[in-house]
Amino acid sequence: MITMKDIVREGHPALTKVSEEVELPLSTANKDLLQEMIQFLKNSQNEEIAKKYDLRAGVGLAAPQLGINKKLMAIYFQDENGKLYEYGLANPKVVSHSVGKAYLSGGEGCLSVDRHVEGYVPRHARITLRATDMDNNPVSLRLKGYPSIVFQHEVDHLNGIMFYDHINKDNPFEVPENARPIE
Ligand SMILES: Cc1nc(NNC(=O)[C@H](CC2CCCC2)CN(O)CO)c(F)c(N2CCN3CCOC[C@@H]3C2)n1
Ligand code: NI
Repeated sequence: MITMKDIVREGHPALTKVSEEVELPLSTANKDLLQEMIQFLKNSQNEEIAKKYDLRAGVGLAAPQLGINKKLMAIYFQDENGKLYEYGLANPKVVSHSVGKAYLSGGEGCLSVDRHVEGYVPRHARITLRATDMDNNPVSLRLKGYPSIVFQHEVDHLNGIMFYDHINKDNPFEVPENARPIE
């Protein structure tokens, strides 16, 4: 099972590399890896298991955070309406996005960053993301609000981008032009 010792921390070269696309159809190894990544997220959100294995809670995880520079990412959370987002995705790509921006009002963190970095992380408010799922089916997701932010954080990891790269150095809490806060 994946635990925190498997997650590389800032300074590790895997986090700032552009990862490679994976061959399709997904190999058994890559399918198993996506499954393990989803299981880590489920474990991290289970109070007992998280306590037992000292897991930090996560709603998304990208393969580079395991030192694996492949375009693989896992998502697991429920949105405010209780809709479940459970995905293991290969070669995700933001194919279109809104002009408008959005940001989490509480800022962002990262399982690969062992420090608090304050400030708003401006992202596209709405995106259309294309990828291949664990069953080798093409997926096209239109995302907004909290889900849109989570997916963008993970896709960034596959391109070697950390959340703090988006924070305004001079004024971390500057609200970007036509951006909306997401609670
Ligand atoms: C927002 C949030 N970020 C948590 N952690 N950070 C992460 O997931 C990092 C990725 C997120 C950081 C900002 C956007 C994406 C991991 N990253 O580094 C991967 O690249 C949470 F854990 C969390 N939630 C809310 C839902 N809750 C359900 C019940 O269980 C606890 C869980 C806590 N919300
Ligand atoms: Ni992260």
